Amino acid sequence: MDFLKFDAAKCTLCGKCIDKCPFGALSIEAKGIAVGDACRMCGMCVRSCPEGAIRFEQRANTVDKSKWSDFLVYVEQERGDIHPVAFELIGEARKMARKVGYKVNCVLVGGEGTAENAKKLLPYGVDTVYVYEHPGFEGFRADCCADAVADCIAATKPSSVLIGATALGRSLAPRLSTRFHTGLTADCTTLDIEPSTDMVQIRPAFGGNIMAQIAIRRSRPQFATVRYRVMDRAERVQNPTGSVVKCTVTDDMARSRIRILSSEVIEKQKTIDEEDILVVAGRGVRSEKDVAMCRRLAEALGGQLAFTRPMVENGYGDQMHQIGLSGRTVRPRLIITCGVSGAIQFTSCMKDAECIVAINSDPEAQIFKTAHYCIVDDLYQVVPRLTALVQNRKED
Ligand SMILES: Cc1cc2nc3c(=O)[nH]c(=O)nc-3n(C[C@H](O)[C@H](O)[C@H](O)COP(=O)(O)OP(=O)(O)OC[C@H]3O[C@@H](n4cnc5c(N)ncnc54)[C@H](O)[C@@H]3O)c2cc1C
Repeated sequence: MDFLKFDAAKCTLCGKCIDKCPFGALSIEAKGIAVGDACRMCGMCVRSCPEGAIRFEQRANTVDKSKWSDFLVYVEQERGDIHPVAFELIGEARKMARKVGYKVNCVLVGGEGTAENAKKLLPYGVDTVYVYEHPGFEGFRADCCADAVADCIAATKPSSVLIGATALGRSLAPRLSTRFHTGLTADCTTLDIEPSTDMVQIRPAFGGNIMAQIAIRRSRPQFATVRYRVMDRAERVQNPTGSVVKCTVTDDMARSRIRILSSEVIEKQKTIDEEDILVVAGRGVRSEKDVAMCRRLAEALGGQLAFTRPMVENGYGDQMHQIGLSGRTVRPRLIITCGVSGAIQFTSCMKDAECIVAINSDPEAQIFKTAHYCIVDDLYQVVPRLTALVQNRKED
């Protein structure tokens, strides 16, 4: 770990940092304090040193970029299966890899069955899948999972690491980027790559007022997290040639400070970004009673009701159900917007839906530029009729 700096002139070799280190990563060597691989950058030593002789090096190191190549996708497992965001990350990595002649590799960390899951990735054009399988990796323990992925990164030196912006990915990615002293761009909505192999990472910033383009120019690897259902899923390839490599798991890697006492699966309702069918109530929907009318259509279709921002601000819905730059990005099979004008902050986060039906009484409404089917009419006429039609079809 060359990010921890010891000032030999100040250090009295009192050993307080060694006592405080929860990972047993520090030792006294001939040249002073030495830091071993077990260091997890927790900062306890920095805080415990009475002489102020230890500090983190704040400046990112400039690396020789030519020594870092290819993409590494972290493949999350959920309840024994591969999380679907992994296939989207692979798809995006393959698009970029083609532009700069890189390979796309994956890493999986988990308990029994992980190597079997790894094989499921090969038909999607992955080159090498690195597997860290050990009973100690059962369940998600951020500390030892980070150790295993860090081991893979140190061994393979990828130029970019892509991680799903799931609850688990959001815990893992910053741990890794801190270890490698490099940049992480969270929640990217678009990724691209320059010939220099710097990734162009685009994400909304300042409450959605700007789309920030972020590049990590000097350090490697470049870490990015990407939300589920934002990117296209990878296509299968005709003749897969990739392979699965089982990696050695050391005791240090599989040792966690987190003990899982019990676990239970909480059945959660689908979030709107996981939903296949959405009906959206915009400001053209005027009251609570009218919102219920739109909800009936959503329920008849077997989907969920979502809202534009003003509707959430007016208390008709919660933020979890808001579509847009300051809400969620959705990509359902069908979306029906009711009384939505089509502002860019809304459409940019739903425009990739497979089928967009817009109901608006204003023929000039912006939403019609995004919609596949445009209904220029009063939503109070259309929505109840549509609901009745769907219900009747179901009964037939
Ligand atoms: C930084 C920033 C972030 C933002 N983030 C978001 C975001 O995440 N999500 C979001 O939605 N917005 C967001 N906005 C706001 C956005 O710019 C729009 O103001 C908002 O999307 C408009 O919502 P709306 O379409 O429901 O309302 P309006 O723009 O008021 O549109 C109402 C529409 O209903 C139609 N209508 C009225 N009556 C009827 C009827 N009887 N039948 C049919 N049609 C009817 C009207 O013709 C009109 O087009 C953001 C803005 C900023 C500045």
